[in-house]
Amino acid sequence: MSGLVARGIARPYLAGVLDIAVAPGEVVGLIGPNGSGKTTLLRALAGLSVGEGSIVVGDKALDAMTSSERARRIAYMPAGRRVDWPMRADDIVALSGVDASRVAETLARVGMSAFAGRRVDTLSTGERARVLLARVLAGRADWLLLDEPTANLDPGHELDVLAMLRAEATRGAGVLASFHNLTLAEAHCDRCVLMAGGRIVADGAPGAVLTEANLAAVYGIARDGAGWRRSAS
Ligand SMILES: Nc1ncnc2c1ncn2[C@@H]1O[C@H](COP(=O)(O)OP(=O)(O)OP(=O)(O)O)[C@@H](O)[C@H]1O
Repeated sequence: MSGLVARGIARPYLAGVLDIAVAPGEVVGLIGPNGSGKTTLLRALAGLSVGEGSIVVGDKALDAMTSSERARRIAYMPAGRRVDWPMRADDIVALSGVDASRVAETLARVGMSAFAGRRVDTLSTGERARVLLARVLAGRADWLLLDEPTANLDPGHELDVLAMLRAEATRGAGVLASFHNLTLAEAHCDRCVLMAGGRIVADGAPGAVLTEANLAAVYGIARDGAGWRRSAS
């Protein structure tokens, strides 16, 4: 399986055309301020929007795949935690098309076994986030496109999710996930792609992307011994 390679991607709310590639076995952090285009890019890569550019997944163009083939090869997790149907947690995970034993195994993986029979509308936001993550992980897709998979989670569960993403990469999946927690992205991603104003402004090793100059220019922040602070304007 070669990479997920997108070239010349143009969509409303992205500026110019974007190129991005994710290799199997890689965890790539998609970072950038609110409104910088992360969700728009993830949706484009998942085939959820139409526009210019080519997206090749392994050896096949995304637009040449049937919807079931896409779903098998690419798992997409939106940032929203809202679930409109009052379904049980295990039924939500089963929507991924896996059997009951895989549902149970994946709920255990995200620490939600005890909640399998609970209606998702009665779960806390972080609990619901873990069920929605289980739904995405259950199918063992080749590519995981995850919009803020650690949002709403406490620090322990944030680390658990990063470990799960690493495990997915170790089994050969390619992972592209957006994050606002730069400390986590830096520590746990092989590569970071930094967006600003609908463009990719840096793509490389975390240390090469999260530079003082990029942090100041894109986020208006700086790092010191106490953590993050607003940089001088
Ligand atoms: N349907 C729409 N109508 C108008 N503007 C839109 C629409 N969809 C997206 N945008 C704009 O496109 C830009 C990129 O949005 P996007 O959701 O991709 O950002 P993001 O980087 O994921 O942000 P966040 O970190 O806040 O989730 C934003 O300025 C947003 O307001």
